[in-house]
Amino acid sequence: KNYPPGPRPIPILGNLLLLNLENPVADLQRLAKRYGNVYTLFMGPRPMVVISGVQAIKEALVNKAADFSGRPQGLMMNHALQVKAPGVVLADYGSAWKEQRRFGLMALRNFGLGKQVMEHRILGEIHRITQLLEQSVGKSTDLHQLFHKAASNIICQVLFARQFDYDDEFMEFFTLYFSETSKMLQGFWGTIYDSVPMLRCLPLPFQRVFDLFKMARERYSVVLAESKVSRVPGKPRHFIDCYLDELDKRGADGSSFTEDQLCAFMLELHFGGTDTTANTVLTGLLYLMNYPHVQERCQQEIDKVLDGRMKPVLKTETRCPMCRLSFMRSRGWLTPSLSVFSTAPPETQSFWDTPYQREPLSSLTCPQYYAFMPFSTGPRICLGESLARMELFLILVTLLRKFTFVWPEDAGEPDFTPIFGLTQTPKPYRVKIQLRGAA
Ligand code: HEM
Repeated sequence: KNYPPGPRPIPILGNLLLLNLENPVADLQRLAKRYGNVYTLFMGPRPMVVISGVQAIKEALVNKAADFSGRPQGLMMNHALQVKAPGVVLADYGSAWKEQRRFGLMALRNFGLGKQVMEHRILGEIHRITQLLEQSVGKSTDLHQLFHKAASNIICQVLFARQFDYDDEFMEFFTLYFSETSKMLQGFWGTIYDSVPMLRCLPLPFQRVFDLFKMARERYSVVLAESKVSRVPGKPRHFIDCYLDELDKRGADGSSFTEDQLCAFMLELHFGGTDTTANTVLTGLLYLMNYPHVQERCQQEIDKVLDGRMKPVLKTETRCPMCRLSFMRSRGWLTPSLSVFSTAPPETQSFWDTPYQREPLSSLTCPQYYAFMPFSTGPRICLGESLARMELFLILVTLLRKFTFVWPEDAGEPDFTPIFGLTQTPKPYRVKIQLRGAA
C-alpha cells in the first residue's frame, strides 16, 4: 500500500492486460500521462514502479542511487544465466558488483578501451564491412546481420583476442543467439515467464531461451579451456587471461571472483557489446536513408573534416557536429530497455518530444546532454560507453564517406517503430547502396 498510485491490479495477472506485451512502450507512456511520472504497475503479482521523465529518472538513478541501483532476481534473465554468478549486469548493487565492475573497467582499459589500438581494431573490422558492402553496390540488400558480426568481432578481440569469419559457426550462432534472446527475454514470452510463475515449467516458446543460453555457455567453456592451456600467468593477452590472473592472485579468499563469474561476465560483455551497437547503427542508417538531406549534410561535413585523410580518426569527432547530432538521435530513438530490470528505462521522452517523429534535425541545435541518457546514468551507467561511442562514430563516418544509403523505391513507407526487446531493434529493412563518386 506504500507504492505510488497506479491502475488497480487483478488477481494473478496484475495489470498485464493493460499492456501490449509485444511492445509496451506506448502503453507505459499512456499510463504515465494518467498517473504521473512515478506510478506502480503489477506485472502479475510483482509490483514495478515506472519512472518517466528526466527529472524523476535523475532523482532515482543519481540522487537516490543506493536505493535504485539494485537488480531484481528471479526473472527469466537470471534463470537463463543459471546464476551461481551474476556477472555485472545482473549483480545486485553491493560489494560483489562493485568489485567486478571495477575489475571490468580496468581490464577493458588495459585491452584497449579509449586507446589507439582499439581504434585500429575497429577500423580493421570496418574495412571488412566496407569490402562486403562494395559487393552489394547497386543492389537492394539486407544488412541486418552484418553489424552484429562486426560488433561481435570487435568485442571478441578484447575478450579473447580472436576474430571470426562472418560465416564461421561461432559467429553464426552468436548472431542468432543475441537477436533471438534479446527479443524473447523482454518480449511477450519473457513477460509471461516473469509475471506468471505457474507457467514456467510448461513447454512454451520461452524454453528456447534456456537452450540457447546453454549452447552459449558450452561455447564459452571451450574458449576458456583453450585460454587456460595456452596462457602464461602474469602475461595476459586478453580479458580472460586477465581474469584468470586475478583468480590466481586471490585464490580462495572468498571474493566474488570465480570461473562461473568469468563466464557470466564474458557473456554479458559479448552480448552487451554486440546487440546494442549493431542496432544503433541499423537505426542510424534507417533514419539517414529516410532523411537524405541529413545524410548529405553529414557527408559534406565528413568530406570537409577528413579532407585527404585515408581513414577517419576519433579525434575528428568534435569537428563533426552534424554527424554527432545524427548519431545521437539514433541512440535516442533506440533507448534500450535494459534497465527495466531495476527501474524504468531511462525515458528520454520528455526531451525527444516524439522519439519516432518524422521530422528530426529541423534545426541544428545540439541536445542538452543532461537529458540524453542512452547509456543510462548513475552508478550503473553502461560499462562499455566509450567503446560503443568509438565504434558508432568510426563505423558511420567511414560508411557515409564511401557510400550513400538509399531507401529502395519499392520498399514502401518506412516503419520506425522498433521491435521491443532487451535492446530495441529496427524492423528488418532493405537498403540500396551507392558508391559515392568523391570517396
Ligand atoms: C550503443 C551501444 C550501447 C548502449 C546504448 C548501451 C546501453 C546500456 C544501458 C542503458 C545500460 C543499463 C544501465 C543501467 O542499468 O542503468 C548498460 C549497461 C551495461 N552495458 Fe551497455 N550499452 C552499449 C554498449 C555496450 C558495450 C559496447 C559494452 C561492452 C563493452 C556494454 C556493456 C555494458 C555492461 C557490462 C553493463 C552493465 C553495467 C552495470 O550493471 O554495472 N555496453 N548499457
